Amino acid sequence: MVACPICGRVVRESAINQHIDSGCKSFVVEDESRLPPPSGAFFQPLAKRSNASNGSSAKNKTQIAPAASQSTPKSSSPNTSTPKNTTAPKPSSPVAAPENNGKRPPPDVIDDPEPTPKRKQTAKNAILSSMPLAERMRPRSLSDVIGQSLIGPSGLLRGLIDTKRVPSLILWGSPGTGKTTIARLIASTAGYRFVEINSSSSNVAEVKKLFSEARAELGLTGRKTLLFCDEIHRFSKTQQDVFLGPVEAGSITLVGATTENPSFKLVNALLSRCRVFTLAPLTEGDIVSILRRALASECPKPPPLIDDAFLSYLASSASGDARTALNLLELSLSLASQPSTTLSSLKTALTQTHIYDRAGDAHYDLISAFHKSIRGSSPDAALYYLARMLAGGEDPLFIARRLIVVASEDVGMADCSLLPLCVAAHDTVMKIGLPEARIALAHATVATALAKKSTRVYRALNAAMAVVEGEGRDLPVPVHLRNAPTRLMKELGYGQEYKYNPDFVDGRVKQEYLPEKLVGRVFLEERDLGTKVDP
Ligand SMILES: Nc1ncnc2c1ncn2[C@@H]1O[C@H](COP(=O)(O)OP(=O)(O)OP(=O)(O)O)[C@@H](O)[C@H]1O
Repeated sequence: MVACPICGRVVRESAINQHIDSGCKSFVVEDESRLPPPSGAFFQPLAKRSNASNGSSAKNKTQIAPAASQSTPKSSSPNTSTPKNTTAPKPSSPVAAPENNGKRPPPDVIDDPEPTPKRKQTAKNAILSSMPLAERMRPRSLSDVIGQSLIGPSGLLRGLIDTKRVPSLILWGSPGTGKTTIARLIASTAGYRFVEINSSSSNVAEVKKLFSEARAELGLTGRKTLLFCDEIHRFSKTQQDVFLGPVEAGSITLVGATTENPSFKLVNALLSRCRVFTLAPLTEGDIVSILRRALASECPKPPPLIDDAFLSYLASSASGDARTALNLLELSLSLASQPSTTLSSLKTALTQTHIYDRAGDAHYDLISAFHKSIRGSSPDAALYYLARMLAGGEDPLFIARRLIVVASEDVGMADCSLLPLCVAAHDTVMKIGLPEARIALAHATVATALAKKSTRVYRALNAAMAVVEGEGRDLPVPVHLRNAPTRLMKELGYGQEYKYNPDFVDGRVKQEYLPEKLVGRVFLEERDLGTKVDP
């Protein structure tokens, strides 16, 4: 099924051309929910991109959005209620479709004689109500964007948009601060064709196809294409290189969005061709304004629990991410409408469902803070981050694996019993699972945090690895240490001079073990020397 790019109604893909030829009168499908679910494909065929402009697609699709009002939903985060299925308006008098030889049409192929404005509006409303609140509230104009001065009346980027001289650029900012929204608004305000891709696939051939479509569009209609690359930092270096030519030639205007520092994640050649704009983190005040606006538009008479104090609570739980805040508000509205809901049960429910993005930065930030707290011997901080991860639905095995790493990397020789303890915690998670296994995780966390630390082993290994990657690569193993499984090898002297330690008093005997070129080299420091950095 696809949505017609002209009337917005749902049509079988095989019948879309006939539907358009019939002036949008035929082959309309009854049930909007039969549209294909959003896919993670890097690029969608042109026909599917048309769907996107009718609001039936999701974040990962390539899409053409001629105007902000027709923009498409981003995928909702896990804590969002799933979009409801909607039903397209039923035609008043179904008649047989011509291609059906006059027989009664199958239930999904219905001739719709009149796509009246009222019916179009109903279909549009149905599509809108199926979107997550965050999508419905996506700003329709630059002035609706909150907290981003660079597109404010005297903002640097605003001037470029108003004069339609938008350079290729990178928008750097935290999740849910408005990068995608701004990219779409740039396109609609400056009159660009909007095409969105993301980095979940590496299909360079398809990117190149988009470039030639953009060139053709520019040649035929004079309209520029704004190519929006979400999460551009996830593109490989080779993929990033593909953009250089078209950006330089001006055949596309690239707008890349990234949550990571572009200096580290983008190739210099691309950086030197794009301007980097940093989005401000949204303050709690900004988020409260966004929530207030959403509440006024969605629910002018909210349940009493959803008051100003509650909006501030949501804003403080959203970590500067407007999408998360709106998702939480949407969930709260539906929970608060049940008479049995109290403020405390509402907050508990939100905590349980407020799952952070396990593939995203929160996942890595929290585990990193957890590891560093243990390394810094702060059991309280380590327990706090452990609790955050558990409450957020983190995979407990992921936490257990990190504890095993900590036991060797940071505690090391200072307490060799902690490696088996952490392995046991991992085992416990495997055998018992949550919630009980969380205690084993806490046990290992506190034990590693309180333990003495030694990075002797870790440093020694790093030193050895450094040698192996340089001068020590492929050095011949001393002949006396070589294995001699065959007669020929024995004849060659392999292993002959080897002194078997148990044959000597206390196993002590003078013998070289390192390859000749490395004789005397020390990797394992005498003791833990600490770093040379001043605290
Ligand atoms: N500055 C803002 N002003 C108003 N609403 C905003 C703002 N930023 C985000 N939103 C709301 O949050 C939703 C998600 O925003 P958007 O997709 O633009 O964020 P993003 O920065 O691209 O996020 P991500 O990095 O996760 O892709 C929007 O649909 C909108 O409802």
